[in-house]
Amino acid sequence: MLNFIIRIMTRELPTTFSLYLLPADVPEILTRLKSHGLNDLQSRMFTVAKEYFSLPRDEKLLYPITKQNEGYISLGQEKLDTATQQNQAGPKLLINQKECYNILKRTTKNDVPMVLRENFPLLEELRWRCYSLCMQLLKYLATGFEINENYFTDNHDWSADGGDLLQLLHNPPTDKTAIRAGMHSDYGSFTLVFQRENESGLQVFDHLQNEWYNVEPCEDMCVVNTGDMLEYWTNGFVKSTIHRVMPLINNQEKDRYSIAFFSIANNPTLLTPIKSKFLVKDYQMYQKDEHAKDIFDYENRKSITAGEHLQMRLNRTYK
Ligand SMILES: O=C(O)CCC(=O)C(=O)O
Ligand SMILES: [Fe+2]
Repeated sequence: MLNFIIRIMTRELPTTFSLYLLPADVPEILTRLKSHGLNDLQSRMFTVAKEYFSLPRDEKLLYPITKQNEGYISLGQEKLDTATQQNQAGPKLLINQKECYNILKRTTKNDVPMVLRENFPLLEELRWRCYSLCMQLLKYLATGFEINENYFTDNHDWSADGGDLLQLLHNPPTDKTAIRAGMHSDYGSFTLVFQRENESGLQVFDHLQNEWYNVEPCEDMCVVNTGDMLEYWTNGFVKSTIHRVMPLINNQEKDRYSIAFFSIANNPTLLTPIKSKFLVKDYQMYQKDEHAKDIFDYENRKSITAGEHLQMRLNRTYK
């Protein structure tokens, strides 16, 4: 499915960046963005993130995650893969061995701990540049589907209420039975993920082959995940990328850092399927996706709003 998006998106891409598929033999499942222009910003942000995560736990807990999804998430606090966690988690299985700091678009200098406050201009710039990149991608996507090119971006208005999120992540050293981030899909439209060299562990799931693929960090590139909102908007034609983070043999004893930006539609946006000639009228064709079934009321075809979807996913994550 993704290769369709890439095809239609690359048609319109300017020469300043290009989209790559990897691994080359499974072009359906993964998109990377090259020459995104954020190398310097993201590498400076990693330095700040390392400094932040090395603070004593008590200090980090002074800014705990809020209902609005802002602040510090401690190890194991998130429940990403609820099914596995309930069914397979033995007492020794450590899940979601990651800690995060969430920065919303509304987050101001006064809302964050000192280390982040001192570096707030950097944080603001990265947040804005990531958002702008996602908006560009959404325009290409709309163009590709031959709908109004502003259709998606109008529903991602930076000044309106919505959950856009910059997330700093840290996986501490662990043993090989632990899971660094359980299998999940992201909640929004596009997600950008920045990884550091030699800090692999991210894996994406290929529905067709029923297999996981390692997403090795690539210099000068970030990973682009499609999220649930694109799945709704395209009636399941675009699949929300299923992914996880595992400790790999060569790095389980090492720290791993990553940065993610989640673009998320404005709260009141109705996630009704777009009217594109590329999407069949017959809903049946795309309804069979297990993941979408879980998050969509197919019975009544009642459209959900972006805010409702986000709240539902967050409620499950922090239950
Ligand atoms: O750490 C990563 O590479 C990805 C993390 C992730 O999937 C998430 O936070 O949603
Ligand atoms: Fe994710």
